[in-house]
Amino acid sequence: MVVLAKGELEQIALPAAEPPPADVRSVDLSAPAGPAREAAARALVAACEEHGFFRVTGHGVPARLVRAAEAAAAGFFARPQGEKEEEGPTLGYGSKRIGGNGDLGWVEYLLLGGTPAAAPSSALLPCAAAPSPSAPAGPLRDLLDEYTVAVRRMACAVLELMAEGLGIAGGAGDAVLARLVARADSDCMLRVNHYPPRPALNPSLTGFGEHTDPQIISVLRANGTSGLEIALRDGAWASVPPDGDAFFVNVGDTLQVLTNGRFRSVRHRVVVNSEKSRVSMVFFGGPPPGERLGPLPQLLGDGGRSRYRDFTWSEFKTSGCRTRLAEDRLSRFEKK
Ligand SMILES: O=C(O)CCC(=O)C(=O)O
Ligand SMILES: [Fe+2]
Repeated sequence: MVVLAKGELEQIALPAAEPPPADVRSVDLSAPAGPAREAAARALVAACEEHGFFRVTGHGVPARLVRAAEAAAAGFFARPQGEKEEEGPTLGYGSKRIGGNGDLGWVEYLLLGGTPAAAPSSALLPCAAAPSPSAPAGPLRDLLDEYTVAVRRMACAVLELMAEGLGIAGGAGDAVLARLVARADSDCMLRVNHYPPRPALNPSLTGFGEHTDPQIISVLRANGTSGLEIALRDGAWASVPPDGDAFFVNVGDTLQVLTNGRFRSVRHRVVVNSEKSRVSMVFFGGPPPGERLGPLPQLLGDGGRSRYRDFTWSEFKTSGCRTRLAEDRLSRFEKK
C-alpha cells in the first residue's frame, strides 16, 4: 500500500496519454565468438549511443530464479503495512518517498546491498535509509541475494561485450569496464519496486519520476507489466513494451562519463496506469567508492578533449544526494 497524505495525490497525478512504443534494440549475450558476437557488440554500442537503453536476451539468468524472487517480493509487498514497516530496517523497505529531497511516487520498495548480506551505501543515491548490516537473512533475502549474484554476473558479461564493441577490451584479465562492477568493494545494489494498481478515478500516476541512474549500468526486469518509459534524444517519451523473459539495461551517468559522452545516460520514468501491479527488480552496478572516474583515455583519441573533470564515485554520490530526482547530476562535472 502507498499511503499518501492530503495533497500528495495531486502532486503525482498525470494525464492518461500513453506514448508510442520505443524501438528497443536486442542484444544476444549468448552469441558465439566470431561474427555473431561481433554483431552483438556492435548492436550494443549502437543502442548505447542512440537510446542508452537496450534489451538483453541469452542472458543465462535461470527463469526459475527470476520467478521465485519476483513471487517472494510480491508476497512481501502483500503483507500488512505494519509488518512491512517492522521488517523495514532489514530489507531497506520504503514507501512513496524517493531520495531525501521531497520526490514522491506511487511506489513502495526494498533496497539491498549488491554484495550479498552487505549493507548498500546508496538508494538511487546514498541519502536514503540503508538496511542494517547485522540483519538476519530470511528466505526472501536469500532469494534476492541469489538473484543479485546472477544478475551481477550478467552485468559484467554485458560490460565485457561493451568493451569489445568499443575496441577497448585489451587482453585476458584486463576487463576495463567489468572490473568496476565486479570488485568486492564495488558499490552495487538491488532495488525491488512495487507499483500497486492505480487507484480508481485516477487515470495515471507517477510511479517513479523521471531521472537518470547515477551508476555505470542498471539491469532491470519487471513482471510483464507496462509502465516504464524512456526519453528519446528529441525529448519525446516512448513506452517500453513489457517483456517477460528479457532484461533491460540502462546506461547510467557514470558510463556516459567513462565514454566521454558517447553513450547516453537514459532518462526514464515509470507511469502507473494499469490495473495490475508492477514489480520490478533493478540491479545497479556502481564502482568502488574511492574509484577515480573520468573519460577513459582509450576513448579520447589523439588530442581528444575530455568533456568531464575527474571525480570519485563517493564525490559524485555526495553531490547527487543534494539534488531532486529529475535534476541533471552530471552538469556540475562538465568542463566548461
Ligand atoms: O521500476 C522500474 O521499472 C524502474 C525503476 C527505476 O528507474 C529505478 O529504480 O531507478
Ligand atoms: Fe532508474
